[in-house]
Amino acid sequence: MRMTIRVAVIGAAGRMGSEVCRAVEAAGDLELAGRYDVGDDLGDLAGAQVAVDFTVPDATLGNVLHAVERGVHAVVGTTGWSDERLAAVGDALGGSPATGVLIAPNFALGAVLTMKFAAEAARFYESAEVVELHHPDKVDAPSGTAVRTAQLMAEARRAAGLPEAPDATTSSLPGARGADVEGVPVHAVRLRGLVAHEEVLLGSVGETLTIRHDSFDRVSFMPGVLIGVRNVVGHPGLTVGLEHFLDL
Ligand SMILES: NC(=O)C1=CN([C@@H]2O[C@H](COP(=O)(O)OP(=O)(O)OC[C@H]3O[C@@H](n4cnc5c(N)ncnc54)[C@H](O)[C@@H]3O)[C@@H](O)[C@H]2O)C=CC1
Ligand SMILES: O=C(O)C1=N[C@H](C(=O)O)C[C@H](O)C1
Repeated sequence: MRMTIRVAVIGAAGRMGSEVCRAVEAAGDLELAGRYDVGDDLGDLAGAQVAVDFTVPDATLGNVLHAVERGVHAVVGTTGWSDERLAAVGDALGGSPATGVLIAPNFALGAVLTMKFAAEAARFYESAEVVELHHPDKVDAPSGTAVRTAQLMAEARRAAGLPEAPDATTSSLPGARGADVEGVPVHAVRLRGLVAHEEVLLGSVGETLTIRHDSFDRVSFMPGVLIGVRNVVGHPGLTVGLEHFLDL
């Protein structure tokens, strides 16, 4: 029989945090130990074994370090992670080697698969671009998922020795060709009515391939978050990306 895992949620009043609280409460093998939001003292995180963080890029590193210093595992969905910030988590884990931290730009299983398929396909096409589409209350652009997708595609293109994608543009309005993520243009749409969507566009002479994922509801992220919570306790150290807990 599986032991009950005690979970604290940071950012609990937010769109994702409140959904995570409901998912944890509904899971028979998990117990919601504490809910924290802006201004709350995290203290001992209510004695939780795992802290789940869905807050804001400026707060998430501090929250993760707070957890790691107390030996509390962390599952993090907040975006905005740089190599320097990831290194700071790695350093902290050096002082707490039994603790695990999972940081994932997207917990929707279809989004994880989209990243994998995009990386797989990227080397076969001359042109590659990413379009992400989100609700207008999102504070960061482009999305963490789109940045990660573009990085994986760029890595695959480099490894295959592909040249820069063709683009004859010599005159444009600022932003018209999107953000340049390692040579892959990433375009961000903000539209009321949307939740979280991504399109990967690949093209060669005479054909295109489109890979699209849609999260129509934030419940779509919950199976992945719960997989993270259940697995992070057995995976000490830093794991970036849910794919590592999915045998992908
Ligand atoms: N990895 C994934 O699958 C997903 C990641 N996200 C990311 O999660 C983050 C949160 O997204 P939403 O829930 O939509 O935002 P939100 O704005 O609805 O919620 C954020 C919550 O964090 C709280 N907060 C801010 N600073 C805090 C602090 N220092 N301590 C504790 N709480 C604090 C806010 O008061 C708010 O309640 C964003 O970075 C978003 O991109 C969102 C959806 C899925
Ligand atoms: O803010 C959101 O909503 C989302 N954020 C994540 C991201 O930036 O990639 C994941 C998903 O796209 C939803």
